[in-house]
Amino acid sequence: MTLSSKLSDPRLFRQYAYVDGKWTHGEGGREEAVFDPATGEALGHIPWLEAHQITATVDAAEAAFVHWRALRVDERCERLLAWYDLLQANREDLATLMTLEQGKPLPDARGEVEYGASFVRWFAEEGKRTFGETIPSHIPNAALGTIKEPVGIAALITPWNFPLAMITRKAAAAMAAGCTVIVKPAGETPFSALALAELAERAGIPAGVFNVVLGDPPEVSRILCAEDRVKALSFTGSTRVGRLLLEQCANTVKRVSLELGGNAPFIVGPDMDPKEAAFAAVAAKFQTAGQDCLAADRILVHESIHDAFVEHFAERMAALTVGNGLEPEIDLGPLIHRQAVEKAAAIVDDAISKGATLVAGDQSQAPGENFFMPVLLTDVTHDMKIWHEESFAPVAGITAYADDDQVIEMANDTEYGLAAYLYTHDIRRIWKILRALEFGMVSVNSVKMTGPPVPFGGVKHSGLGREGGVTGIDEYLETKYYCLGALGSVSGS
Ligand SMILES: NC(=O)c1ccc[n+]([C@@H]2O[C@H](COP(=O)([O-])OP(=O)(O)OC[C@H]3O[C@@H](n4cnc5c(N)ncnc54)[C@H](O)[C@@H]3O)[C@@H](O)[C@H]2O)c1
Ligand SMILES: N[C@@H](CC=O)C(=O)O
Repeated sequence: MTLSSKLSDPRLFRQYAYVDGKWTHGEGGREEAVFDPATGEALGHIPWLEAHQITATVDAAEAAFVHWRALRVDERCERLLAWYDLLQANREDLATLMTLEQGKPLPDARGEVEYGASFVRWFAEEGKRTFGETIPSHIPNAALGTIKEPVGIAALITPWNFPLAMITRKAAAAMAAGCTVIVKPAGETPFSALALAELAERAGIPAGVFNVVLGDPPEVSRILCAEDRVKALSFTGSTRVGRLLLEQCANTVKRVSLELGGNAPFIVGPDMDPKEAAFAAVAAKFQTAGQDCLAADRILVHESIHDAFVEHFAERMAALTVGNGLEPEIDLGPLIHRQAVEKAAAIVDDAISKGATLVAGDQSQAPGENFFMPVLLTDVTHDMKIWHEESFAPVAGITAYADDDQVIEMANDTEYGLAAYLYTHDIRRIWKILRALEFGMVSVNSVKMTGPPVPFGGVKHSGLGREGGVTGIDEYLETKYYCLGALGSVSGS
């Protein structure tokens, strides 16, 4: 059965790049297959564009910028709202596409479509509130103020783990600000991005405003970073690639936003009910099979409740189902590819060889070669890979701690600083630990922390800038200061 036959609207499945409002093949004839990670079957093919085609995309985005920025802001925002409506109306097909190419269970994919769409609505509204300021003048007979203007063309490079929402969180903000965008999705998950392009066109977003380019990742990124006409780069992905792109943007002094890796601590205070905290930790660890920048990677439990916590965690983890995300009642789909499985196995082996205890996790039960059964390790320590590396896999590591000062030190003992979880009801402990944590986001007694109103982002090597919230649009706006002199009548008024 072909992929398009699984969709109620087969035109959402596109195997071309989308440039200047046209479905575009690669002029060099290079193509790459895209695989279903659950079955290993090829879902389709995508073209790799040639270098001059990437440059032609910049030409198109440059031409479209002139008209898009000149539209009245409410006209731009109406089109974004039409895009939002289409995302909602096509939720089921978008979710099916996502599960097929990414592997996440269908209910999670539906959740991501909702989540991704919510950013489009949010920025359609925020676009109308890009206010400048009036500045009381210190210059005689002058009026001073600021105007917000779009930066220009924005290049958006995105990962495979959230193939739709990581695009809309950037693209909607940029487009609401008046920018045109060039999206380079991950090669593993291009079809969600191309479906977004199809729906953008139907929503009346003009040619050249939303473009999707496909190709060799280092080559495409190098061209976009070196292009002086591209004024902003927003990247979500690994810290390794983020560093590379930051360097590549130096020559053209671009605006750079980076949403990079995480290595979230999950801290459990001594006052917590161990069962409640363990169930929350399982939810925070295993979403998207652990392939989430917010995944609880280091679970730090007060020594007084450690053993009970481990017991409840293991019990809850044992109930998780692993399988093809298109089947009902599946909690964990496959990992994205075989290398991810190998990396997960290496992290587990490393931990065990250095003294961690394997409580549960039998890989002989894996239902296919890209699947990894959930693993629980205890006695995890600082010298193990699992402590320092983002595992991006369903591997949970638990460690006991003695007091608040020790757990703060342990939690901050990482180059990453994206998100942290804290479970305790002691308000003094909450305030002390919350303030001491070196992370961009701290969630207290809640697994869910994200959404459109939230300034999402990290500190340290987890990134630069914030997405979403009231400041997310600022990544795509310049502040122009003006001084209107020789007015005669305004001084002192
Ligand atoms: N902070 C956040 O908001 C957030 C959200 C989602 C994912 N992530 C992070 O993303 C990572 C997982 O995603 P991934 O494996 O797709 O990341 P990745 O860095 O390998 O790839 C991200 C994007 O960069 C491209 N790319 C890969 N190698 C490149 C190179 N050498 N030069 C230029 N571009 C290149 C890829 O094709 C993809 O489009 C994890 O580290 C995760 O934490 C962060
Ligand atoms: N879950 C994150 C994406 C990280 O991988 C989000 O909500 O943005």
